[in-house]
Amino acid sequence: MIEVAAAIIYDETGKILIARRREGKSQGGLWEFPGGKLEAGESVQDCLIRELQEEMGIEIRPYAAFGVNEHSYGSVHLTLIAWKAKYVNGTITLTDHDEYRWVQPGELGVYTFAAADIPFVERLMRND
Ligand SMILES: Nc1nc2c([nH]c(=O)n2[C@H]2C[C@H](O)[C@@H](COP(=O)(O)OP(=O)(O)OP(=O)(O)O)O2)c(=O)[nH]1
Repeated sequence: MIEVAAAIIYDETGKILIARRREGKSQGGLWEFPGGKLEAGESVQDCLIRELQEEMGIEIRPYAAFGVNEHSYGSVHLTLIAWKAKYVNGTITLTDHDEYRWVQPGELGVYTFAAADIPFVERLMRND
């Protein structure tokens, strides 16, 4: 079982940052909320701050838990833990992703997300 943290990052206009996983990675070609695997002893907030700095070169501030979703990709069991966060500063530089977009919550349905994210996408689109 792996624990993965995902950040739903808002800019000052209410748009959310989504990113597409590079081909060759697990779930390659699919969109996600950026984040990554929790390290031993690390809080979800600290993991997200670290991952966004490493993966995209930006500073974020996680501010509220959003939800937890369990999903299995074949034999890989994943617990995806989502937090809402605010974009603070930095220019996005991609390493693990090949594209990113800032989108209105209502536009999320246009993108094909990793299966584990779909309950989060549906909630965000309904604005729950
Ligand atoms: N960060 C993130 N990962 C997600 C999301 N949805 C989802 O299924 N995942 C999966 C994809 C990966 O299997 C795992 C996250 O691993 P990771 O982003 O740290 O990837 P990694 O480079 O360490 O691992 P890998 O691709 O080499 O297997 O969780 C999501 O919204 N955000």
